[in-house]
Amino acid sequence: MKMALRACLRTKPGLTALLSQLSCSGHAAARRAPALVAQRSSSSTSQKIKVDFDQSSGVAVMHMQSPPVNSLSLEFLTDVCIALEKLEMDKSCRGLVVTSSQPKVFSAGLDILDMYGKSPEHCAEFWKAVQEMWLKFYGSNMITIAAVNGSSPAGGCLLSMTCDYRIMADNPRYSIGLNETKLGIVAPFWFKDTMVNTVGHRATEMALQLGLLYSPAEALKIGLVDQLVHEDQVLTTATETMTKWLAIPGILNISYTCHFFHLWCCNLVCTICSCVCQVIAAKKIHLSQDF
Ligand SMILES: CCCCCCC/C=C/C(=O)SCCNC(=O)CCNC(=O)[C@H](O)C(C)(C)COP(=O)(O)OP(=O)(O)OC[C@H]1O[C@@H](n2cnc3c(N)ncnc32)[C@H](O)[C@@H]1OP(=O)(O)O
Repeated sequence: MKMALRACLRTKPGLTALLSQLSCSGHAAARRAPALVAQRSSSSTSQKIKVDFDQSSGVAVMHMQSPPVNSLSLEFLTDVCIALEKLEMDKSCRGLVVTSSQPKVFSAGLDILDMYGKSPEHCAEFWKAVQEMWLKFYGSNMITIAAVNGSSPAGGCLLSMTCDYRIMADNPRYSIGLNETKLGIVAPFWFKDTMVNTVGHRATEMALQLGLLYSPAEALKIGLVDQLVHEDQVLTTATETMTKWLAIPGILNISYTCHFFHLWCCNLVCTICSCVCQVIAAKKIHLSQDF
């Protein structure tokens, strides 16, 4: 699916325009950008993101370092998007590993404090930044691997699902999943679609209806993560796995992209139809209540 979006962003200007309406590159560009120096190995740091780029392998590691739990605030999301934009522009960077510098937590998901009691303008900007992060990761030309070295609820799980491959620490105290329902929030349709593309319809239905958080073993069983390793080995396994992915010529990825792009279009049409049906149904209920 990620590859489908990647192809669509490359080849379909119309759709790119449509998607970019969801995005907000403007606000990201306006902020300070962590510098990536063109040398054999470089490291760049913003307040909340550290990027180590090894030019000889073409692999960058993005360390999320926003204490205490890497919650996705507007500021943090903006830093992530800027770092990603810079890596994307550097054609020598072919692979990206995302991981956490915080103990026990990959990301706690959207920053609840950034959603509560804020102005409508702030909420709009925040929400655009969430969408931009999703678009940038899902549409990335790089191979992306999530090194999930801690718990990853809600938006944290979404972030990991936008990557091509997920490796999680095999620690039963950690959990991952879209638990929005348990918080009284309906997961947006594109959260749902991302999960459907990862684990299929039935598993997603169960996960969302019940707001399930999975242990690493359960997550592996339903395909929410691809591999479990000992906590100490999450990052090294991720970089080793990256080598295998980068050995595949890019052109083959593009060919799979075409199949997945078709699926993605079908999904989008279904979603639009379902929205129209919901509006019609809501209007009917409203009218019937008038009588
Ligand atoms: C504008 C429209 C919005 C629509 C939204 C639709 C989709 C929503 C998606 C979301 O992502 S909503 C966020 C859902 N996130 C969660 O449910 C996670 C809640 N957190 C946890 O489960 C745990 O904190 C943890 C991540 C498993 C870590 O546990 P740990 O025991 O290590 O730490 P804690 O003591 O619980 O927390 C430390 C510290 O961090 C604060 N915090 C935790 N999560 C968040 C968060 N999501 N946003 C902001 N702050 C968070 C927590 O309150 C503690 O703060 P202090 O008490 O130390 O000040």
